[in-house]
Amino acid sequence: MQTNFLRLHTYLVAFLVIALLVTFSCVITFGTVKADSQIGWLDCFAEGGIAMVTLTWLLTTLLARPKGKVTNLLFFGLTAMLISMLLDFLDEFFRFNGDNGWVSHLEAFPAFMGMILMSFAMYHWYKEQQILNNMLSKKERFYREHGLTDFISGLYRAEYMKQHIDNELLSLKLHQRALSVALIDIKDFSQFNGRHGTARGNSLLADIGQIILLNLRDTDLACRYAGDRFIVLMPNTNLNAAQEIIKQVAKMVAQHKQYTSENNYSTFSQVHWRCVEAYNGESKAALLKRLNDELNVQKAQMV
Ligand SMILES: Nc1nc2c(ncn2[C@@H]2O[C@H](COP(=O)(O)OP(=O)(O)OP(=O)(O)O)[C@@H](O)[C@H]2O)c(=O)[nH]1
Repeated sequence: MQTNFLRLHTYLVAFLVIALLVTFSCVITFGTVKADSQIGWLDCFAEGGIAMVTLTWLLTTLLARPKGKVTNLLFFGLTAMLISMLLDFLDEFFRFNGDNGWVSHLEAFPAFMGMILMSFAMYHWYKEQQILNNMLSKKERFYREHGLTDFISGLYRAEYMKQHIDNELLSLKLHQRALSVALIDIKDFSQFNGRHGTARGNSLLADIGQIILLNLRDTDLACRYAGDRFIVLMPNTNLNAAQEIIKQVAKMVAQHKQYTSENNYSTFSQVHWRCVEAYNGESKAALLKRLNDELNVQKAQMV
C-alpha cells in the first residue's frame, strides 16, 4: 500500500479526526438515545454503509494523491459529504427534540456544500489530467491500464503494446496508414549486471526507458518488450522515417552517463536496434517474428 502520500497529509488527517469528533460530540450532546424498538436496522445498515464507503473514498484520495489544490478540494468535499452521511446514520440512534431539532435539519447541508466543492475539484482535476495525459502520451497513447505496467522501466509491458499493434495493423489494412515497429536491445547488459549488480541494471533499464520516451514523437509508443529489449510503435511512419527516429534514440542512449550516489562513476550504454515496416495484411505474430529475426541476425553478424 502507498503510505508516502498519506504522510504528506498529516494536517488533513488531523482535520478529519477533529471533524468526526465534533460531529459525534454534537450528536451525543444534543441528542437523546432512541429506544431499541424505534431503531430501523435496515436504514442503519444502508446509511452506515454509505458513510463507510465515503470514508474509504476519502482515505483512498489521501493515499493516492500528492498535496495540492485538487487534493484539498476532493478532501474537503468528501469530508463534508461524510459528515452528512454520518449525521444521517446517527439520526437512526438519536432523536433531536425541541431546540435541538437543528441538528437533524443540518443533515443535508454539508453534503450540498461537499458536492459544490467536489464539482470544483472535478474541474481542476480535469485540467490537471490534461497536462498529465500530454506527458504520458508516448507511454500510453489513448488507453490506461496500470496492471500492465512494468515497474522496473516505468513503461508498459509488451502485452499492452500488442493491443495497439492490432489496432494499427487494422488501420493499415483499412486506410493504408503506414506502420513501423522497432526493437531496441541494450548491448552487453548481462555484463553490466554482473559488474554493477542487478539494482544498477534495473536503474539503467529505467534510464533507457526514459531516454527512449524523450526522443519519440507524441504519436509514438514505447514499451518494455522483454529483459533488456524495448519495442517502439510508430504509426503513420514509413521505414526511412522510423530509422531516423530510432538512430537518434540510439545516439542519445550512447551518450547517457549513469551516476551512483557513492561516487560519480559513469558508464556508456550502447544498443542494437532494428526497424521494420508492416506489410498490408501482415499478422501481428508475423510482424513481431520478422522484427525479432532481423535483430537477431544483425546481432549475430556483429559478434
Ligand atoms: N537488472 C535486470 N536484469 C535483467 C532484467 N531482465 C533481464 N535481465 C538480464 O538481462 C540480461 C540479458 O542478457 P542477453 O539477452 O544475453 O543480452 P546482453 O547481455 O545485452 O547481450 P547482447 O544483447 O548480445 O549484447 C540477462 O543477464 C538477464 O538476467 C531485469 O528486469 N533487471
